[in-house]
Amino acid sequence: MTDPVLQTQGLRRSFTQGEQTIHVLRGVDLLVQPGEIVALLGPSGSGKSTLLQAVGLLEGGFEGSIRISGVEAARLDSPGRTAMRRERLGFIYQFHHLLPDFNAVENVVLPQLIAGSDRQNAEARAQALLTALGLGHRLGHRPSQLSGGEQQRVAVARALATQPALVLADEPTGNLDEATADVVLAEFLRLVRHEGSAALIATHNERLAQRMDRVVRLHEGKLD
Ligand SMILES: Nc1ncnc2c1ncn2[C@@H]1O[C@H](COP(=O)(O)OP(=O)(O)OP(=O)(O)O)[C@@H](O)[C@H]1O
Repeated sequence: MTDPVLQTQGLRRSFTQGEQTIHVLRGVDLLVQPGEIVALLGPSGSGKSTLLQAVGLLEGGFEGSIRISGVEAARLDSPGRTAMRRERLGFIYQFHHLLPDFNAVENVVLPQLIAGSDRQNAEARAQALLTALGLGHRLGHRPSQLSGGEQQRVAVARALATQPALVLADEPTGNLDEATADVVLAEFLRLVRHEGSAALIATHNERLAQRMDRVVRLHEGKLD
């Protein structure tokens, strides 16, 4: 049987500031199967970003188990976590975090080079992904020369460039107007399905969440 791409068990995270301790995650159990697209819903401050940071192996300070493709994250040292992020995970944020001095293709090529692809293959894949997202006529544009929706499409292509098992997206269309958000999300979902990746997508938006395979809700530090 194939391992789930993501399994958390009893995941906990607290933040202490002065006298006050906030228990943000209070035992989160989450299972994401290969190819599954899961919406992570919850009100502002419920801990969606904290959960994504945990499973993205971006921060320490967590208790509980995080398994990515069957590998327990706590058993990995720092280079092991970096390799896991590079080889198995893709990231999309609310603000694209593209490299400003690189054009669209170069932004999508870079993670592939870091993962060991040769430049020619990386460029071909970058162009194919960007073209599939409707950006075939903007390949040489830098982020400042692209609209918000176009920048976010580049971020989608970059996240999928290394064929990750799991894409983690934090409000990926949160800074776009409603019509653009709908189009970019539809293209994102279509491409994720086509590539066969799984995705965990944090959003406030119930309507967008209903377009994913499954919805999980963070409530008082746990998933309902
Ligand atoms: N580094 C930190 N130090 C202290 N408190 C933190 C830290 N990071 C997050 N928190 C607190 O944890 C709670 C959850 O934050 P988080 O950003 O995960 O929520 P969210 O559901 O993603 O919210 P939003 O939808 O508004 O982005 C908040 O109350 C926040 O203040």
